[in-house]
Amino acid sequence: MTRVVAQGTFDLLHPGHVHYLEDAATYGDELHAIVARGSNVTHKAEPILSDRQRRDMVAALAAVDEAHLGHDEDIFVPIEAIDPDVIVLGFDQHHDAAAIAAALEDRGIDCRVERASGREPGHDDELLSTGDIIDRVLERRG
Ligand SMILES: Cc1cc2nc3c(=O)[nH]c(=O)nc-3n(C[C@H](O)[C@H](O)[C@H](O)COP(=O)(O)O)c2cc1C
Ligand SMILES: Nc1ncnc2c1ncn2[C@@H]1O[C@H](COP(=O)(O)OP(=O)(O)OP(=O)(O)O)[C@@H](O)[C@H]1O
Repeated sequence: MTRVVAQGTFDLLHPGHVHYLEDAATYGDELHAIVARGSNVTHKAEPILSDRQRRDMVAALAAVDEAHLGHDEDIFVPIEAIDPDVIVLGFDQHHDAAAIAAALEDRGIDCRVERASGREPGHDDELLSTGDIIDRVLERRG
C-alpha cells in the first residue's frame, strides 16, 4: 500500500484543485490531503472559508481517501502520523522540494518528493485560481 500526501489551502475549490489531487492520487494507492490552517497562510490573503469547511470539501472529492487539517505549528507532525511514501507538491507551490526532502531525512522519514502537473483551461472562461475567482466576484458583485 503506497500512501501519498498532497497539501494546500484549497479555498473555493476549482478544477485546478481537482486536477492536482487526481494527479497526486496516481502516485500511489491511498491519497491523504493536508489542508493548511488559515493561520499559516501568510503568503497570500487569508482564506474565505473556514479550516473545517475547506477540509470537508476536499474530503468529499473522489480522488481523496482522507483529508486532514494541518498542524498549527509544525508541518511535519501530520506527515509523521500519515507516514507517506511520497509527497506530491503542487505545480506552482513555492516549496523547495530538495529542502523538504532534507527535512524528511533529518526526521528519519523515508519519503520521496515529487511535483504534480498543472492544468490548462479546459474551455473558454474556465477559472483555475482561487484568486481569479475572488477577483471576478469583486468585479461582478462588488
Ligand atoms: C509537506 C507539507 C506539509 C504541510 N503541512 C501543513 C500543516 O500541517 N499545516 C499547515 O497549516 N500547512 C501545512 N503545509 C503548508 C500548506 O499546505 C501550503 O503549502 C501553503 O500554506 C499554501 O500553499 P498553497 O498556496 O499552494 O495553497 C504543508 C506543506 C507541505 C509542503
Ligand atoms: N490550475 C491548476 N493546475 C494544477 N494544480 C493547481 C491549479 N491551481 C491550483 N493548483 C494546486 O492546488 C493546490 C492548492 O492550491 P491553492 O489553494 O493555492 O489554490 P490557487 O487557486 O492556486 O490559489 P490562489 O489563486 O489564491 O493562489 C496547490 O498545490 C496548487 O498547485
